[in-house]
Amino acid sequence: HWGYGKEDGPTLWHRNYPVAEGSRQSPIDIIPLQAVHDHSLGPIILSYDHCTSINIANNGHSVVVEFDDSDDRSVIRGGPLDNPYRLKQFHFHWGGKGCHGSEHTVEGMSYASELHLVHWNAVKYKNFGEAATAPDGLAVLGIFLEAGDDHRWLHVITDALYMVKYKGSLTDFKGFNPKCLLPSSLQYWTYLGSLTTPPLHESVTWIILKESITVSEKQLGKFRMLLFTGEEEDQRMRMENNFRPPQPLKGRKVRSSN
Ligand SMILES: NS(=O)(=O)c1ccc(NC(=O)NCCO)cc1
Ligand SMILES: [Zn+2]
Repeated sequence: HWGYGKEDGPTLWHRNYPVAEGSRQSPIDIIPLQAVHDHSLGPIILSYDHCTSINIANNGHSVVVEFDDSDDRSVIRGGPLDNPYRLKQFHFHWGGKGCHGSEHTVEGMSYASELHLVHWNAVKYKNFGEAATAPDGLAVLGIFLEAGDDHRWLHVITDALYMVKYKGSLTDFKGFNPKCLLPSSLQYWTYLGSLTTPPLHESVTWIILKESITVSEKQLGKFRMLLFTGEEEDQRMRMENNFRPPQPLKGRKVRSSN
C-alpha cells in the first residue's frame, strides 16, 4: 500500500497510480508574481453556520474530521466555482520536529502544516466518489499553518487526538465548526489540480488562502503523537512528514483574487 516512507512514498506512487505523472498534479510551488490577477474572480463564500461534524478519525495517512454531506447545509461557493460545493471533510498535512510540512509552497517556502477543507460538487454529481473522478468534481480550500503562538480554537482538535492515536481509530466529534480555523482575509490563489494522495485524481479546483493561521509548536507536536500504524502492529511509526512535495506546473496558470 502507499505511504510517505522510503519504500512507499511519493516518488513511488506512479507505479500503482500512473496519473501521478499527469498534467494537473498537486501540490505546486506558488510564485505570487507569476499569478494572474483575474478581476472576474469574485470572493469565496463559506456557508458553514449549519455544518454538522460527525467524527474524527486516523486513516493511517492523516487525521480527518468528517461532516454530514447529505444536504447543502455547509458549502463553499463563488471565486472560481460555478456551483456550490459541499463540505465533506477536513484534514491536515505536517512535518517532523521543527521542519516544514505544508504541501503547497510559496516561492519555495513551506509552512509547518497545511489544512485541507474538502468539498464536492453535489449539483452535478450524486456522491463524493463520483465527483472525485470528475475534472470539476472537487474544491479543496487550503490554509497554511505557521508556527508561533497558540491557536485559540485548534486545541479542540488537538485535545481529541489522543483518542485517534492508531490507524483505523475513530471517535465522535460533534459540533465543531471549521470557520474558527480561518484567517481574517479570504484572499486566495486558485488553480486546477489533483488530490495530493493516491488515487491522485485530477478533479480538484484548488483555492489556497494567502494568509496563514498561527499555531504553536506544542499544538503541532500533538499531531506528531499520532501513528501511521495500527494498535496491533509491533513497529510503531510516528505520523509526521505526511506531505507530497510540489509537482510540475506543466503550463498551468495560477490565478490570484484581488
Ligand atoms: N490531500 S487532498 O488532496 O485534500 C485529498 C482529499 C481527499 C482524498 N480522498 C478522499 O477523501 N477519499 C474519500 C474516501 O477515502 C485524498 C486527498
Ligand atoms: Zn490534503
